[in-house]
Amino acid sequence: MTTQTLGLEQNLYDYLLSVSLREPEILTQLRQETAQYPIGRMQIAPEQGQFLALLVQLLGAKKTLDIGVFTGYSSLVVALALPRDGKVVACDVSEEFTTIARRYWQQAGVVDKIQLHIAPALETLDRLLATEETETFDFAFIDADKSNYDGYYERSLQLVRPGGLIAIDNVLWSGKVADPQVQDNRTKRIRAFNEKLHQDQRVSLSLVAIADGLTLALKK
Ligand SMILES: C[S@@+](CC[C@H](N)C(=O)[O-])C[C@H]1O[C@@H](n2cnc3c(N)ncnc32)[C@H](O)[C@@H]1O
Repeated sequence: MTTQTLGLEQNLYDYLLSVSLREPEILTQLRQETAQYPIGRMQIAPEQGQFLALLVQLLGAKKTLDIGVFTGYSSLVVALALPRDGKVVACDVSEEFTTIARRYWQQAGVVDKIQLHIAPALETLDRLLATEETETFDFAFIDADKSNYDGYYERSLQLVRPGGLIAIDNVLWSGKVADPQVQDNRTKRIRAFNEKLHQDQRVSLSLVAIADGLTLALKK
């Protein structure tokens, strides 16, 4: 079973998938392998991956950022949607997870499109900014540790071009953001982040209720 879109009844979710999901076999295999790990739920949902691919096509993107790789689904789905000369700069701290990712990228024939950086993502993004890659990216997907979301967002905003898109995952945080009883630090950080983006006039905004909540911020 896949991570279900928040608040959607199982039968409606199954229907949605049955009439819209066009998941390539390689992504299905990656999803099945990842589901065997206890933390497999960190993976994005397949319809969300397909949505990211559509956004990338819509933007005519060539150069993208993937912040939080895990076993490689988001990097792979985006790489498959990019043109031959497209590039994904992928950031993660885990050799273990990204070894699985690399195996699938290789099998899918897109490993040359994906440049993996094993380091804290803030450091990688700062290096990109220092090497004059400011406003050269078309798309960024933020899905790493929630404590650094604001830092990832601010750096991504500098790295994407005007008209470029930043997609931020897990902004509904399993519904905890809307429950006043929940006051742990991570939930409070996500609430503060959502409130900040609501007011941020540097971007056009939409919070899409897909999977665990996906905010789209289009740089003006
Ligand atoms: C939710 S998972 C990403 C899921 C992935 N987008 C996918 O499609 O399957 C979060 C990832 O962020 C990574 N991560 C955690 N802290 C990080 C940091 N400071 N810098 C870079 N990556 C980090 C974790 O190792 C983990 O693989």
